[in-house]
Amino acid sequence: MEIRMAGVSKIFDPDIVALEDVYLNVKKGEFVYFVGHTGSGKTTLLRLINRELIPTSGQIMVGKYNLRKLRLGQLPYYRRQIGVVFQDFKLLPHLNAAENVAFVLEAIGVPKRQVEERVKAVLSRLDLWRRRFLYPEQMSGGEQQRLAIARAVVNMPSLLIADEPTGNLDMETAESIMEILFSINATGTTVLMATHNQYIVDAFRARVVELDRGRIARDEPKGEVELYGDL
Ligand SMILES: Nc1ncnc2c1ncn2[C@@H]1O[C@H](COP(=O)(O)OP(=O)(O)OP(=O)(O)O)[C@@H](O)[C@H]1O
Repeated sequence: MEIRMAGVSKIFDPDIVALEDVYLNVKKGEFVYFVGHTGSGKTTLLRLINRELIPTSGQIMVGKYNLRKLRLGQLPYYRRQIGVVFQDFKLLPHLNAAENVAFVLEAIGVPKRQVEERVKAVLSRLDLWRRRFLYPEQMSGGEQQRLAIARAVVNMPSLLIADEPTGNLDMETAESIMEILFSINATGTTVLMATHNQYIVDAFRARVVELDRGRIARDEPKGEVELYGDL
């Protein structure tokens, strides 16, 4: 989905300026990294696009949706087009791997037979089919992250939002996660990813938007930008 942000600011009570006057256009099918110091506004920007937050001022268009005007009743339809992956996975601990993915489809009324087919397809693609009966706590960090991605993409979203998806993973596992994200992007899904990982940004080239105290400090199509923070 195409994203257009114009003059977007987000101020948290009482006066924490998380984003200030952000103008950003992302084309359908782009892969964009969001980088910058801790507290620079990366997560806030992603949460605004996911419509978890409403901007204090400015406009956000995602596809045909004007997020400021989106009615509560439209929110589930909007969210169905978005997959979200978090650093801490947010998997459901009492459900096994297959059930964690199936849950998403059942919640939107996909028929049982189709649920089974789609769960099998996505778990196979992410090399988790043999682990389908495991519960999250029985899985390694990399497996849990792959499961979180499986859950985010099973509904074939047009937009994938990933906040530090390689955060707690070793380098090899992080690379395999990046390969998965780029292969999803290659199918036409727009991917927005917040990261501190300089190595990943250098190794997997894409557009890099750098935030600095809530403002866009740099926007580099080829991704040549110095990062900060932990590796
Ligand atoms: N719900 C909230 N209430 C108050 N302040 C908030 C809230 N969410 C974020 N902030 C503040 O907004 C600023 C930007 O935070 P944000 O989480 O977007 O940064 P970030 O770039 O994602 O940081 P990190 O790299 O550490 O995840 C910070 O000063 C933060 O304290």
